Amino acid sequence: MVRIDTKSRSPKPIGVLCTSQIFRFVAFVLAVFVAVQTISILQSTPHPRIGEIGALSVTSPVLRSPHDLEQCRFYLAESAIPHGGLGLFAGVGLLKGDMVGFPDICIFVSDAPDHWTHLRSHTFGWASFFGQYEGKNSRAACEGFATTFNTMPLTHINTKLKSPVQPTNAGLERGSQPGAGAITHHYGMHAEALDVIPAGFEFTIDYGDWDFDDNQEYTKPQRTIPNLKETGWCIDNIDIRQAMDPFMGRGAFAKRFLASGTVVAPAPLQCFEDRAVFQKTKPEQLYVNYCLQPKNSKMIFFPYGPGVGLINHSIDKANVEFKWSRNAMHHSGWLSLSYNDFWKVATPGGLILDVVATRDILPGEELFLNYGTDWDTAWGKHVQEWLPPNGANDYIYPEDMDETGILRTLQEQKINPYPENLALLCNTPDWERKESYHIDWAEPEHEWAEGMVYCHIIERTIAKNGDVEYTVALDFHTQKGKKTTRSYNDSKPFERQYVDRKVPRRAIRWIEKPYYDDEHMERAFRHPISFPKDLVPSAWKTKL
Ligand SMILES: C[S@@+](CC[C@H](N)C(=O)[O-])C[C@H]1O[C@@H](n2cnc3c(N)ncnc32)[C@H](O)[C@@H]1O
Repeated sequence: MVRIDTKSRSPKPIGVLCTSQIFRFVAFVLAVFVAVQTISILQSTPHPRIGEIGALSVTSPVLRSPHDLEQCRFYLAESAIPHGGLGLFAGVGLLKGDMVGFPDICIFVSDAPDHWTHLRSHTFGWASFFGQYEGKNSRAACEGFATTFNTMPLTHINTKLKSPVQPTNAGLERGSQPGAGAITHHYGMHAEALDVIPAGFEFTIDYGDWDFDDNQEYTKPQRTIPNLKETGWCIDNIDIRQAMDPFMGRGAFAKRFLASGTVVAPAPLQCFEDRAVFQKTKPEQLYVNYCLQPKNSKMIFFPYGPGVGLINHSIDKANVEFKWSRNAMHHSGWLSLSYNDFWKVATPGGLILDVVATRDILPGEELFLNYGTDWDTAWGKHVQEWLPPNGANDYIYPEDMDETGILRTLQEQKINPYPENLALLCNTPDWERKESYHIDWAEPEHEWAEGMVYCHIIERTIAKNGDVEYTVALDFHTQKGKKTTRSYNDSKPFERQYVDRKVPRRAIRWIEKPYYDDEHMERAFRHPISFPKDLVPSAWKTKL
């Protein structure tokens, strides 16, 4: 990912405004009470906490002491790697296997042309996070931690990205919910510590393709906690859960007491000159629902701060708002540039909005932004006119399939077919096989998302130990003598040259065929969030 070359400037403190002292004292006592209660529950529970949204289960970061609820566990600040732009830092020490940050969303932009450089630089390609299954040439735009990790030589890598286990519709079913297709199903991308990471150390992941100078000595990037507190943002204020209103999907909740004026989260922006690039598909790309658009402007901005894209809309209950950041990493000077000059310098993350509490917020309260009256009107109209799509009753979400159940062979499916929208993926241990041959399955060394191939059940057998095993044909095919995979295509027969035998059920999973997911439904709701009027420079007004 391209990083922004930022010059060091004198840091400015992040604004925290005080309101009623008494109320804050009461809220503080309440927060400590909740913290102590939570810790005592955690200490009496032998297993880690499980956060559940829809069908997905992801282990939440481990909390070890009451201080963990008071202390900020993660910071965003200027990277300690020269020219690294923004970087992510540990606010407390982490152990090997601990979760870094919290599970977050990815939004898949299918059929993304290569020349969308602003999108490509901060998104993940092909085999990442199961994105390849949403369409052709999909890019995963993930907010939060995934997008902001920097890289170092392998000896200094301390963190690894982990794919979501399964997509989830967060309760928005296409047959009953107007919001189906308006939110991403890809939630749960997260990261894990590969080693002990002391407080103050910068998190780094392996980009895989980064050139390092062999002759240069690299030191592990780090900052002091006082420096992070002074110059960075705490990015540990939000919890993601099912929204209180079942119409909304997921939502963002306050993890700790947030006094009025607190910067709840930063929102670095990716800038796009023209929304039209996302309007080439029908419906328009889901990505725009997570973007901000100024009125009377074609420009559109994706805020990729951790958890920011999960803050839902409410006019009455809004308790946070966007403000331009006062942090030195925000290039405030760009806001006075002419339109053309702005586009000469604009790089992802160079402009940063802060999500700021507009009143005191108690731990556990849901956060709401006012997306603007245009959004509110459009949503109201959508709900009023909404009808379920044809065939909604025959449709089955992959997450509703039994992932342990017996699978039917191709022969059996002729009589008893599976729902049309579903396909199977197999985790093959030998993705790299050079030519067609059959192998017995073995435990793969790679991550799930990296070894999955569309597959078809040829035979079902019972092993000596009584387990059900499958013989599967993998959807590799040979083109001009070279093995390749392809997007799912029912009309082309697959080749039976690449076969895995003795495949256990756990290596096979259900997935949606490309373009069948809710986000591709023609009448799915699309509307960007309004960029707050008072924050928009006049130069951004463009002819529509
Ligand atoms: C920026 S996302 C917010 C996070 C989203 N709830 C999710 O689960 O990913 C914006 C989308 O959330 C849903 N949403 C947000 N506020 C809503 C509201 N007040 N009523 C219904 N849906 C809402 C709409 O689908 C909207 O397009």
